[in-house]
Amino acid sequence: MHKLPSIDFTNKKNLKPGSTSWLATALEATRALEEYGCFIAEFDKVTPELNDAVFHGLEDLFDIPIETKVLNKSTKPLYGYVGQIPFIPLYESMGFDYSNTLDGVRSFTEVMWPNGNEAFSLRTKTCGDVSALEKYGCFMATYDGVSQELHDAIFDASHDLFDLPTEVKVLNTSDTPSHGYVGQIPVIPLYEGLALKMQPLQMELQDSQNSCGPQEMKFSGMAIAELDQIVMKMTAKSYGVKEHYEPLLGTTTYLLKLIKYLSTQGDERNLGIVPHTDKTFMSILHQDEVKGLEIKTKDGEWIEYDPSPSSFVVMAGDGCMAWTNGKIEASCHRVMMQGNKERFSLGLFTFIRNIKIEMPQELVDENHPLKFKAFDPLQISPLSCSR
Ligand SMILES: O=C(O)CCC(=O)C(=O)O
Ligand SMILES: [Fe+2]
Repeated sequence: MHKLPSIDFTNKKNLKPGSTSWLATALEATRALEEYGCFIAEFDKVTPELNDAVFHGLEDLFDIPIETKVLNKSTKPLYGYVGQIPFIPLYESMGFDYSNTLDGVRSFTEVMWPNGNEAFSLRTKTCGDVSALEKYGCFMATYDGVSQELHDAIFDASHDLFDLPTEVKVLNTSDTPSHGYVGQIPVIPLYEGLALKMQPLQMELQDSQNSCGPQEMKFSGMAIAELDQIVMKMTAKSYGVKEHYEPLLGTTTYLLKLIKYLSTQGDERNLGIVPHTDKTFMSILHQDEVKGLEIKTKDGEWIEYDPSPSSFVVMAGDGCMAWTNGKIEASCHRVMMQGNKERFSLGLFTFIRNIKIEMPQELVDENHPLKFKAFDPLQISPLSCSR
């Protein structure tokens, strides 16, 4: 009988790069990925309040009329609205490419909530009136929409971001003035900036009363992206290929997918999503309390995942399998629905863009001959399981 390994990413000691606990956690995570293609991460950067706001927001989002949801089109597979598919009739998802730049501080667009974050605009109106603007051209707004935990998470992420080597930071280029990395300027030698572009969305949410606004979605996306980077740095270190991972990090983009499964009638188990591996580099799944996610072990057993608000399933995708020369196999998983409750989940999917992924030579030797050619990560086929 298998059980998915659970690894603690809440203990600050385990998160201090290079420390004994960090190295032990790195080894534990890598072994779990090798054995199961995935593991459960206990992670507390998405606070319970934020978690509740996000899942309430998801309910509102999927309640929008289908005519509006389909407006969120995309020419890229997996992006935009996906639903009404005959062989998985319970499944609906909306994917948002909310980042195209460096590291995990990514923006989920305000366009999704075209009326803006009401709480913010109301409070700023009461705190600062027109006369303050007339008098000073600015005012100080008191605003409690960003909790202390989120505030800390943002600035911790910001430290990590600016701690990256300059060679990596400058990869974040942009044709738009003031976007991308700005630094090393002789007249302002103390200054460094990294500007992240908001991706426009075609989605229009007309009459919805969202309890979750763009900030909540953005912050939970950022926190999950941070978890991805912690795990990837650990895996790269465990394999002694840290230098190979740094350039990949610079071209990692994140797709945030919001997913809903309809409930089934009666006790029958119905397929929510067919068994597959993800064509991502890594995937991190997070969900509400309704069970359904199942992971296939190497010997063919399906393990049920038992969710909790602080648990995240970290999964290797096809990209990670190729990059590790098959040492880590992509996780084969499916969703089975049972009972009368709908299920909501969030997936943060990472892709490496614009470069061909070369297999680190450190992972190839006589006993482990090269299994994959250098590949374009976007050309791996979706929705299939090799085992
Ligand atoms: O909803 C889930 O937990 C799984 C979703 C999934 O596997 C996918 O979107 O690729
Ligand atoms: Fe998947």
